[in-house]
Amino acid sequence: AEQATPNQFIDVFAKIFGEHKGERKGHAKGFCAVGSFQALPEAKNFSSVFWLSGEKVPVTARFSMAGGNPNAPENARSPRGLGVQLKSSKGELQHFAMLTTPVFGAKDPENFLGLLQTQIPDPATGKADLAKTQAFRAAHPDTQAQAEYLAKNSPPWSYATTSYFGIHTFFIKDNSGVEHKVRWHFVPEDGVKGLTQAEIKAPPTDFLQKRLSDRLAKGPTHWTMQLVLGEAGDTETDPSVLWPTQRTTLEIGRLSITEQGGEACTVVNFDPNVLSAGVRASADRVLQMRSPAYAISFGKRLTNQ
Ligand code: HEM
Repeated sequence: AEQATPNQFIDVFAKIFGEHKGERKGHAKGFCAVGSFQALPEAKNFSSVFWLSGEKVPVTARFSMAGGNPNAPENARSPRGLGVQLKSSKGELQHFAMLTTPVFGAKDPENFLGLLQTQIPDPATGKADLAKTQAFRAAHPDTQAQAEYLAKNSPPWSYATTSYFGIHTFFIKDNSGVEHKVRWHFVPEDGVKGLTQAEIKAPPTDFLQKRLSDRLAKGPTHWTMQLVLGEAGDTETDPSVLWPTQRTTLEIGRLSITEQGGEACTVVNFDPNVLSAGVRASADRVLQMRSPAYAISFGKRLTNQ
């Protein structure tokens, strides 16, 4: 089959969600936040990448709802996103652009595109045909794990009460020059709390920004960054497959969010391939597709298209 192109994603988002000039074509609904990241003292014994040194690094972040709908219902069983940009005093950058699901919706760009194409509304009815999506999932088992996770786990009660997963595999160079195959995720110190069944079924309201601002009025909110160490045979390229749960996991640092709102993230393109020295992307083709797709979306947003 033909390889998917970044423009096909921009087109399919417009067909599913409509044209929204000047908005992100994915994760259209969201807001900025700022804070800091600080590695735990032991982290510098592991690696000398700048954000593991133990220095407090300023963070620009954005919390978001997946999808290109700027008015997405906040009780939807869909992923939430967190984009994080770490910037050292010397200007070195590291991005994390994560979801609240531990796996992605497809193993490769072609299956993700195919899945999205089943969600284009029929011009006659204005509605997507759920049977098409179900048939696609049945024929492409890699598109089932994320859907199952979303069906089993309630959407977050607050952006502060959910984990965020990097999903893709990266490589981090340790102090002896050896690369480690890793996946990272951020676990909330406030604990994981989902919406109740009643909240999921109720008419949608906008509560996510308010709940975070109420929480931050009491002080910063924190996540522990965990690095999962992959072993031989753990997939490096398939973001729809979880690694076995018994993998060695290092607590490596702490993300703090201190303020929400404002415009600090407006100028940021949370391209997940912005990686600091000592960190390398895997050959995951979904990860690789994200840079060109985000660049097109970023350019359109900046030019009000
Ligand atoms: C081929 C697969 C994917 C495509 C085509 C895609 C597409 C997009 C696009 C077009 C945007 C808007 C970018 C911008 O205007 O700044 C976006 C945002 C985002 N995506 Fe993806 N995405 C993909 C996979 C993923 C995956 C695997 C993750 C998480 C692991 C993810 C997490 C996010 C987040 C957190 C944002 C919001 C960034 C922000 O707040 O500015 N995406 N995506």
